[in-house]
Amino acid sequence: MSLEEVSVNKVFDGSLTKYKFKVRSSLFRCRQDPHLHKQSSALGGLDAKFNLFIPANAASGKVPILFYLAGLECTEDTGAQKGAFIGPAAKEGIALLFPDTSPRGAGIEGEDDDWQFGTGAGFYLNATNPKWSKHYNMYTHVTVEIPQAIEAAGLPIDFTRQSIFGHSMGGHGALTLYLSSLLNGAKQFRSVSAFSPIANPSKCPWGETAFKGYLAGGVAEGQDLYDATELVKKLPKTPIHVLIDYGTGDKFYKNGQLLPENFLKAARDQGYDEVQVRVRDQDGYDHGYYFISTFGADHIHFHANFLKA
Ligand SMILES: N[C@@H](CCC(=O)N[C@@H](CSC=O)C(=O)NCC(=O)O)C(=O)O
Repeated sequence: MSLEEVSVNKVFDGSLTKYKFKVRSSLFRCRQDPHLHKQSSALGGLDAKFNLFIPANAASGKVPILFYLAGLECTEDTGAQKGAFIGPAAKEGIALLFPDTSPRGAGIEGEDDDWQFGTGAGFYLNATNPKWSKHYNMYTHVTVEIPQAIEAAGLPIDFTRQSIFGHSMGGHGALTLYLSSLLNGAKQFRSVSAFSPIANPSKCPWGETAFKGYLAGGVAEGQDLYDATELVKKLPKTPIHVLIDYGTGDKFYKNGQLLPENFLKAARDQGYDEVQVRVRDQDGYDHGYYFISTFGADHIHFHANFLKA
């Protein structure tokens, strides 16, 4: 793969660069094994975009990186433009990575019919339903492909210091990528935080739709592999660092799409206290970016504790 610069903007003394992630066809031709073929391109050969903020202090040495995963209908621009994360990250000397939320232009029938599924709704999983599995592998795209591309490009990022946060579907992504990387021993991320996450997707309409569509094993497979509330129950008492904020005025919370209380109960039952798992109900806030930007700096500072330790 290779990176092409699409745009560069100076911001808070650092730079926000939009990259196009391009998959080279030679990678496909030299791989005969279908499994390896899939691994060499999680999005089935489609190009993808992401934004990367690099703070000014990267001029004097590699900096830690915080991934931000956005929600349904969003793109790589949403968090960068509306989250108010960049100023606090610049002050802390932390890079920010903003991936897209799904593959674009896979050409799968029905892909663009519903804002809650398909384009803009990749759910940060690896699809196993053959209809979607060639292209819809955002889990591997975010955890492996983008970091490899950034490293290969020689950008000043220290990948021994990574953390992750996200919103709604992206909050689900952040929690599940963090927890599954603890469970599989990779320990890719030092800390996780989420705004209004879909915290128990196998028990809510958004998650059920995604799991039934993308996964050959349906909701049961999703519950096993991609449900934060189920994953936290499997942790072998390993130390964790989790912060969650949600708004009590959030219509999706009220409609039962988020279920943060289920995650909190599972974490407490597993023995995690308020220091390791903090879930805050923020009075009167809704689901949108006015809420997120109000608490954005808090989340950056939370991650800085671990990224700069
Ligand atoms: N069109 C939808 C609303 C879509 C929406 O609210 N998307 C959220 C994420 S929801 C969970 O993942 C979002 O972040 N939107 C971007 C924004 O700028 O607010 C509807 O009809 O309700």
